[in-house]
Amino acid sequence: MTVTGQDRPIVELDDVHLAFAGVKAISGISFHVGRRELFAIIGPNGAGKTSIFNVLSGVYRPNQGTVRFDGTDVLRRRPHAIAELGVARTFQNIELFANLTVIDNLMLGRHTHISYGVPAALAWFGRARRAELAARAAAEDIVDFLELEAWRTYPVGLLPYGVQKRVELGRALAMQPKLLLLDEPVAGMNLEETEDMARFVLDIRDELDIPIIMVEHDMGLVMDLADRVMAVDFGEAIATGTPSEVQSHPDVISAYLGQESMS
Ligand SMILES: Nc1ncnc2c1ncn2[C@@H]1O[C@H](COP(=O)(O)OP(=O)(O)OP(=O)(O)O)[C@@H](O)[C@H]1O
Repeated sequence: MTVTGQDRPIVELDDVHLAFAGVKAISGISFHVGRRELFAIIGPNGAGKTSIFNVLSGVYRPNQGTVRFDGTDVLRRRPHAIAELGVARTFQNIELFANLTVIDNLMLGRHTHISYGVPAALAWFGRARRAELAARAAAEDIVDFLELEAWRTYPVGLLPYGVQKRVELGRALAMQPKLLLLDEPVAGMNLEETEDMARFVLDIRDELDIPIIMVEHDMGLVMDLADRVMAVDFGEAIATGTPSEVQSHPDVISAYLGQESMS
């Protein structure tokens, strides 16, 4: 059977291996993510979760294996090329321009879609201006979607932590991605901020139709949001399935013994 178009997973990793000077970060991981899926990756500290994200976004090049995004082999592509294909990412630590406003940070996220350089902008002012206006309109749509109206003209560095995380999410959305990678989206958040973020993550999947891969330590959030979960330990996938299947898997329980609670 030939798998094409909408049937094909958005992401396919097959037998990926990655080592750093003898330290095996990823040892033969394979998984796929569907086009309407919210897929979570869990595991103890140092299990290899961020390394998987770094492989998907082209920051690390695996020693072995295949990585396909939207049907395209992306193994040899550089991070900016993978971003241009439609993979957007948020980070464990906020990576925004603290002195710029919410709107300006969102417009920078849109940068991959503005197709003019400085000389072109000077030569074709009208065209550049139209691109700029379109970017601003897209940024305002994201402000509405993520309920950032109250903060839109504030420098991001002055905003509460949970709002900054939301702006970072908005900047990833500004790329109009085909896939969103969320690295610990609620780390360090209080309960209210976590609940807000959970709602936005679900809305992105359901209303914007963007599939999501999320690395997250908060098991409550993973249980509530994820369609499927892959648990990793020492660079290997030890269980993949529904959140309840994975949470009750004996290998997952023993991997977490001595680590944080699974409940
Ligand atoms: N750039 C690197 N150089 C050397 N070793 C690395 C590098 N990146 C990751 N590793 C190692 O690979 C292993 C997996 O690390 P990784 O950061 O992927 O784990 P993680 O599951 O994301 O951990 P955490 O939950 O603490 O963020 C660890 O042993 C780590 O020390």
